[in-house]
Amino acid sequence: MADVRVKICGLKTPDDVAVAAEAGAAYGGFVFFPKSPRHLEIAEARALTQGAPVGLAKVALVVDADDALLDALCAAVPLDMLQLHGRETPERVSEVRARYGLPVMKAVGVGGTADLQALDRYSAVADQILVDAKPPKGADLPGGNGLAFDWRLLAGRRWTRPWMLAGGLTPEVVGQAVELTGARQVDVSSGVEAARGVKDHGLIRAFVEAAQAAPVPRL
Ligand SMILES: O=C(O)c1ccccc1NCC(=O)[C@H](O)[C@H](O)COP(=O)(O)O
Repeated sequence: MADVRVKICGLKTPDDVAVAAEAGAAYGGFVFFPKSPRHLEIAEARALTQGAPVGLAKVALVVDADDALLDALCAAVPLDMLQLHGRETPERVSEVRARYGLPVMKAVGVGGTADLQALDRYSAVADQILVDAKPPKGADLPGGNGLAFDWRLLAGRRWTRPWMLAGGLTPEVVGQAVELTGARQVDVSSGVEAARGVKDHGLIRAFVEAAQAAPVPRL
């Protein structure tokens, strides 16, 4: 059975990138959102991604970005995927895919059954969907809050596109999350940090190991 694929989000230093790749992560996430403690300037991201091993897919995370930001980002940074983590409409997702020629992953916040329809809507237009916890009201960040949602909400749900589970995952719980949801891809940020915005390399290794050891059920 294939390993669960892991995305480590919010990489900020060359060592973060090297450790994520060595540990076996499939994706590295780079955050472009000034309010985030994980925010990178484009020049910083360029340097980090240029030195990244080829096996690590480089994902730029943006929130309601306009074309000017995306133009600058895509021109300067060698990217493999764009992650849209704001209130982008399905039409905007399609527009971004067409304009930049990169796969687009759309993040959808789940807090209850009412949010599940959005997953179906976005899976029709995005290359992947990121099934994340809905941020609490008034939160500064639309993601990366270290909060989980009730994974049982995903029971029996299937989408035509690849999807990734996120929200409050840690080395301790990722195995259970995979077992319950059947996720073949998982994403983590806070759960592998020593402090907000500071990655812990031991936790990155432990997370990838735990995720890859998790038995993915045939659902
Ligand atoms: O991580 C951030 O700072 C961030 C800022 C703005 C929008 C999204 C953000 N993170 C999104 C991610 O992909 C996180 O990895 C995902 O939400 C899981 O985060 P966590 O619950 O902290 O593991």
